Amino acid sequence: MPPSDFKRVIAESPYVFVIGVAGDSGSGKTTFTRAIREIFGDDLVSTITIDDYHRYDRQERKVLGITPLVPEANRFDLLEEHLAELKAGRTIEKPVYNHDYGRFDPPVPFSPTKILILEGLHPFITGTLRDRIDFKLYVDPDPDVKRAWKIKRDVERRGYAPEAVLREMEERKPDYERYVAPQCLFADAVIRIAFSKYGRDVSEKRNVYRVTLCQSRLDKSIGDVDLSIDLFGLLSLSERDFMVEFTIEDVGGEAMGALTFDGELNDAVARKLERNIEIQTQVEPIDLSQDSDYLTAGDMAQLILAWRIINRRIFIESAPGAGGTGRTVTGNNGHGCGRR
Ligand SMILES: Nc1ncnc2c1ncn2[C@@H]1O[C@H](COP(=O)(O)OP(=O)(O)O)[C@@H](O)[C@H]1O
Ligand SMILES: O=C(COP(=O)(O)O)[C@H](O)[C@H](O)COP(=O)(O)O
Repeated sequence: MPPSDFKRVIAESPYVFVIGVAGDSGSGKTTFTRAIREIFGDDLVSTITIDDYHRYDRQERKVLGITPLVPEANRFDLLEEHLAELKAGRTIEKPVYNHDYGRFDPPVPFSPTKILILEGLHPFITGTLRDRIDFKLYVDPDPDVKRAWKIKRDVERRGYAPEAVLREMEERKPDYERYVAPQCLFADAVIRIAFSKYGRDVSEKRNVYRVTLCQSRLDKSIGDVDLSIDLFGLLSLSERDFMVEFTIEDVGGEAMGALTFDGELNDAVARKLERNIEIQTQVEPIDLSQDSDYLTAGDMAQLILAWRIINRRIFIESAPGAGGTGRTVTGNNGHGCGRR
């Protein structure tokens, strides 16, 4: 397929490509998902949050003394059914969980787009869900980053008191470790996020984090990113600190290739990089640094992930029935996977 036809091919193909994004509450799933939507465009991408498939509302969970992380507190059977319908291109009546009130709103009709993102606490919990997801991503911020993000979001947007958020995080920890974290073993890619090595205030004031993209080395369906750039030339043009590092990371007992970015690239450098990826992917306009003069390490990781996703999508088009490869899990949840 000529790359220039890429967007048209996706739009005209009947294939509904499902991206699963897993991680704890407040780990950045929704934020990442929004960035992917911006890259591909709203006409191609829609999102389902698995929170909508809770079985119990907030009050019922309180009475039962369970957290939403326990599998029984969710309707995965309905989610599996709905995912099959959506992959077949059919409209579903999707339940709606309203975080403002902790209750369910009436279901709404939901029709699939050609790229469907399924994000939440448990997208990889059952074999059926895993089989229906074409690209699996696990978002795994350091505990201190997650704590800061979750407090900010739950206080500002969901009306909780900071102490209540912290208490709840402690209460949910055993269920997170038991039911959510092990799913990172199934991920095609894991994003790890830490405060910047240039200082926590750089993270908090300028949104600059140290972001590591771990990718299965065995995944033959994904080509290498040919950035075709003179990295040294780019970095020497940069006005702020920026670093790139390549290491091998242990993710749940498997060696994964890990690409780490930290810092910021200024506008001119970012434009060159974005243009280069646009030319290769024909996904336009790629403009992640639109609100600022700098492209952060996180933006850079998102661009590369988008490129990986495009590669997987192209692979499916050229080899039908080859979707949903994922990693073959052989071990238990060893160290380095879904950190506490
Ligand atoms: N990449 C990021 N950079 C900076 N802040 C982030 C990022 N991702 C998440 N956050 C912060 O964390 C909060 C929670 O993120 P969110 O995406 O809502 O998490 P989730 O969907 O996993 O519960 C956001 O409101 C935002 O303040
Ligand atoms: O764990 C989560 C998922 O949240 P996220 O969207 O952060 O991944 C929430 O606690 C439940 O959905 C219940 O919501 P509430 O606590 O509002 O009743």
